[in-house]
Amino acid sequence: MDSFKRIHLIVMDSVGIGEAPDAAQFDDIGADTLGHIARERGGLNMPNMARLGLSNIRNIQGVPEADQPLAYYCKMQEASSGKDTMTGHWEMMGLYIDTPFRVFPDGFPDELIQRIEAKTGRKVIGNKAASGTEIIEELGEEHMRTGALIIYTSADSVLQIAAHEQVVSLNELYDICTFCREITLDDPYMLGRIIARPFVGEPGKFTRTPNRHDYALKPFGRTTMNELKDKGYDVIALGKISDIFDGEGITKAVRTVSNMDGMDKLIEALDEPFTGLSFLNLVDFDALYGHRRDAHGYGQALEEFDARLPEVYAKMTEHDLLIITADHGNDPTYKGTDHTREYVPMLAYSPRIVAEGTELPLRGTFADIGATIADNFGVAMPEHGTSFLTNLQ
Ligand SMILES: O=P(O)(O)O[C@H]1O[C@H](CO)[C@@H](O)[C@H]1O
Ligand SMILES: [Mn+2]
Ligand SMILES: [Mn+2]
Repeated sequence: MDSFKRIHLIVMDSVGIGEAPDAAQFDDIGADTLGHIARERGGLNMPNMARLGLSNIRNIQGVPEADQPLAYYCKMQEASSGKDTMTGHWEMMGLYIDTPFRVFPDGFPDELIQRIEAKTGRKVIGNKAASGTEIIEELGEEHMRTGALIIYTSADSVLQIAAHEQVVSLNELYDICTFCREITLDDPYMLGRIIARPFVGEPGKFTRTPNRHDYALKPFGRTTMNELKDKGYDVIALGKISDIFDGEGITKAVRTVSNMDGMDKLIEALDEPFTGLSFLNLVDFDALYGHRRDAHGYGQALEEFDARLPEVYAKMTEHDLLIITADHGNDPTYKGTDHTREYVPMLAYSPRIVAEGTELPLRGTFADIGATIADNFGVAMPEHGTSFLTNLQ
């Protein structure tokens, strides 16, 4: 079989498809992002994902099983010990996180907070695990009055700094985050990400702005993206992908402001005559609906995504392969406001697949995607993962 000229990888951020076998270790028994959203909405209207074979993976209420699925489909289990975005995406590109990034669910140590206060001349308030929208409601007024920085975390390895754009300028906030990044690269902190969380508005009516910026750790080793780039292939990062890999193994980065903008940017990329990988992350599912525990909004976002797929197909030829998957779960009906340890769906579609797609064996690691991409382009295989390229025939 000729190899594909272009592979388009879409990560529906947080769209899990039921508890993983090790969900108990993450206190996530019973989590089921897609299943519970469909139940809450009395069924999901996703005709295009249905045609690919979404409900052939596992029945999702309202999504009919396809008699002749267009895609090859299966579930994938995460091998790494973590359920955050970086862990999921790095694993997809062949890297495992064996020692999880450090988390500080009870707040950061005084030593770190004091260094931030000394450097910035601002007090720190918050310093606990919280939902980002709730903590600005709680502390935004005090922040506006005193200029203190709102620092918070979550079950993820993140240090997030919320500040009103008229109290702390974006430049100052970004400088503060850069400083925090520099002092937390190694033990004892080794934080996955520092995140700038600017907001605007008045007490009771605060809203976060798209000027969020993430400062990630560099991947701990080489990924399939590095191999592609070094062999002269294009690696087009759309949305948060460039942040997640800290720019490593990327030839072009395009930022997006929403899921729909992400789909627009993918469709624009499909008009470019590139050879290699386009890699899109759709973060609204996670940030606007999963963490907000908004099952209705999440369902609507899934349906809006589904409705855009025909525009993607229209630009694909037999030389294109589309892979749709996710990086972890974030069940909006589950306790708390954090990610959930789940299987993720994997659907692989190409106009080249003339007969129907079939079920692939359950993948024991997300790295099978990176291995398949490496195999297709004939670059060095990642440390982990097994290619399923020959199954796509
Ligand atoms: O509640 P908000 O601020 O959206 O934060 C969420 O977003 C972070 C990064 O994706 C997660 O760790 C979670 O804390
Ligand atoms: Mn994610
Ligand atoms: Mn998240």
